[in-house]
Amino acid sequence: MVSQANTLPETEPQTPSIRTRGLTKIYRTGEVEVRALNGVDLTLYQSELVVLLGASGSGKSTLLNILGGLDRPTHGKVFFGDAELTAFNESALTRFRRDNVGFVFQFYNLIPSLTARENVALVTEIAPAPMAPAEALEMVGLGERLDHFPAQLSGGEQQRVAIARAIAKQPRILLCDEPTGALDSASGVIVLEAIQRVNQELGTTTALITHNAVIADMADRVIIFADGKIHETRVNKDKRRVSEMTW
Ligand SMILES: Nc1ncnc2c1ncn2[C@@H]1O[C@H](COP(=O)(O)OP(=O)(O)OP(=O)(O)O)[C@@H](O)[C@H]1O
Repeated sequence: MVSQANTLPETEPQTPSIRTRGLTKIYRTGEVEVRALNGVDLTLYQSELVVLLGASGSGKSTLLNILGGLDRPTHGKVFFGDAELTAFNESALTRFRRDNVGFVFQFYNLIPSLTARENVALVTEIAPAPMAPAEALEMVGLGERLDHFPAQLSGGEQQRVAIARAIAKQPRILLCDEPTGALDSASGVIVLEAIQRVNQELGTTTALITHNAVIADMADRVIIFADGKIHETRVNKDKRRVSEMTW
């Protein structure tokens, strides 16, 4: 029997991967209180690629950090499948992160004294079902650069090593916080192509924060944040290949 998921258009993925209910994060610094998230209800579906847009300070990074188990909300709940992440103790949350989440940040955080392959291997050595480091690097177009050190790679290539490192453990969720923020547009396109390829070939649920509205065209859904809330959600009927984009 053909599963329901296979009969649905790519733009309407249906099985929830991770979801939040009433997510609120309040930072208190002395007398000052900042409501970084203010009651966010969001579901990311399996295999979809979501782009998060919104003004600086609207809560995007705070949300991503909570989804990835790097931070905890002040109020509200996060569910990963049937498991309530917000009820996990520290060691369960660490295990969730280690086994299920890949992170890519604006800065690559590679270890300078290790080659591309060795940087990726640091993660695959502790993952339950990793792909080979060379395979992950091949997937981001760096099959010929396995033994290069970070200093011998361009910024875009270093970011692709960081993506290979994030996906080599075959995470269920890939969280990218401004992955092209430090790159020129040509390198940015190549990095985003790598993320799009991983999303399509591995079916990794992907959330990507950017300030560049052009990039939103690669998403299945675009979620726009304002003042710690979801201001607007848009389904992209005609999502574009990154290779067709320029900015
Ligand atoms: N550790 C912290 N302590 C205090 N306030 C914080 C902290 N982290 C974030 N904030 C505040 O929470 C709000 C949301 O920040 P967040 O980084 O999530 O926004 P953002 O949309 O990702 O912004 P940007 O696009 O500039 O990265 C901001 O007002 C920020 O100053």
